[in-house]
Amino acid sequence: MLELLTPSEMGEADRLTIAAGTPGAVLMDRAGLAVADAVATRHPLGHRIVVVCGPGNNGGDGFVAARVLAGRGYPVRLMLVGEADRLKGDAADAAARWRQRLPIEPLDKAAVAAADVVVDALFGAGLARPLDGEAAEAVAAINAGRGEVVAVDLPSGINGETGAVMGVAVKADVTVTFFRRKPGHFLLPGREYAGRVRVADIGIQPDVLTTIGARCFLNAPGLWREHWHPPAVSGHKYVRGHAVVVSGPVATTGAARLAAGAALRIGAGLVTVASPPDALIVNASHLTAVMVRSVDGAEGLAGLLADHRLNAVVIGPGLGTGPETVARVATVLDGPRAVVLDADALTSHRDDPAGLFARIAGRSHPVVMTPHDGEFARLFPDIAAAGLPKTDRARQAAARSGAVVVLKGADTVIAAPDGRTAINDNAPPWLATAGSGDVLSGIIGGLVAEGMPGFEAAAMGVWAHGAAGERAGIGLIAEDLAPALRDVLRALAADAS
Ligand SMILES: NC(=O)C1=CN([C@@H]2O[C@H](COP(=O)(O)OP(=O)(O)OC[C@H]3O[C@@H](n4cnc5c(N)ncnc54)[C@H](O)[C@@H]3O)[C@@H](O)[C@H]2O)[C@@H](O)CC1
Ligand SMILES: [K+]
Repeated sequence: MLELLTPSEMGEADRLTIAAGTPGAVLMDRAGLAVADAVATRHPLGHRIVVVCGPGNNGGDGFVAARVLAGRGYPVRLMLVGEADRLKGDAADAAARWRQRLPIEPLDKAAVAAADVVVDALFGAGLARPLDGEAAEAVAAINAGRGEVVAVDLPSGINGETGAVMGVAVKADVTVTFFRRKPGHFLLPGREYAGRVRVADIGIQPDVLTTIGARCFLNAPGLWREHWHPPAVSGHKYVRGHAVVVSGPVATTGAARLAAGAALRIGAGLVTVASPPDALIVNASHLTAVMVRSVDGAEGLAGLLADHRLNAVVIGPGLGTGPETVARVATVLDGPRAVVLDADALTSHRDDPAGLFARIAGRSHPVVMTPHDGEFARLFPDIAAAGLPKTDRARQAAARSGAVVVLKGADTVIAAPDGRTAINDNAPPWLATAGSGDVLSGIIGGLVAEGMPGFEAAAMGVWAHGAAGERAGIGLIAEDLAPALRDVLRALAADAS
């Protein structure tokens, strides 16, 4: 159930299902029934319900929900934004059935304000342009009310593909969507408008997903857990890989140590910090289980990495920008190892992103890059400026660079060069703290050292980072994350066994 379908993919699911013999009216009846059930489980008989319908099939779902709820004895009023005689198809039929018993009313703001529940059935997948006029007024009335808001499919005004607010949008407490959730439920700001998202089965068969080629997912353990193996009794630290984190100069060594500690904690067998000679004493005096080696420049790094048991490298945090960093990245990418590129390793290629991508092309070991928006814009200025949904930005960058791209933020998107994309939703706000990104790159570095494929390692890393942040709680500093990973791993291991 982790697939996320864009409105056009959902339309395709709808068409395939209808072509296979289920009439659209049946799908609409099931959708409306699911909405009615969601209302009824939350509200006792007697609660006043207002259903606000729009001109399309989202409104059609609203007509069905209103009829079911009225049939169960709730006091229901239905208001239509638009003209009843312009309703079409299944929505027109649903409206006709409602009208046999109860009236279709125009928007009554006072009634919306006083309702115990407002069902928002204005717009869903068919939202085509920013809301204005009466539709925008209806949204404002719904948001001003004191009752609970249950949105049908999407909060009206939220773009189901991008999560963008199209003019104005309904703030829902609960959103009932159908068959599969949508990217707009998780991409910001959509996530903040959707409330709790419930998925209703309306009889669409999962095999349509293959035909559609669904490739966007919610980031959750089901997406990568089978690729993650907790330490086995017969295991040995050497089979869990050896990660190297490249340290910056004396004053900025902390970032590498944060990454190294996280790599070890997530389960890499061994972790070494490759330290400039003059920073050795600083690094050594702060590290215990993580090893330290004195490594001078790109050449020294090449010497260290000649030992191919060192199978993963994290490079970038605290490293400094410039030609020396470019040279070290080239060294790291030239050999049989997984690589995580972060921070200064990315920024140092702002003048020649194509040179970086050429080094990544054709590698058989994974490369993961973890840019925030600023770093992303330096490497992919045209993609950043094109006004694309976040999922498409990450996906295009992955295809161009050949790397798994982790486009960070409160709604981090992970994309693989083959087009698979995951949206993460478990990061608490306090995770945005100094050094948090260094920890993330270390976690991913540890997971690729353990042998996980790049996309799964990146997705699990982002999820585990968020889960650790949630467990550590408000007041978190980056140092708290690695300890909090223990609980996260324990829960995952228990779940996997
Ligand atoms: N795809 C599926 O499998 C199913 C879809 N169903 C429902 O159908 C919905 C999609 O229905 P539609 O495609 O009819 O789309 P909507 O009902 O979301 O909206 C389309 C209508 O709104 C108008 N419109 C779009 N943007 C507007 C704006 N900014 N201002 C004013 N009017 C605007 C359009 O001209 C059209 O009349 C889904 O969200 C869902 O609720 C369900 O009935 C069950 C099955
Ligand atoms: K809606």
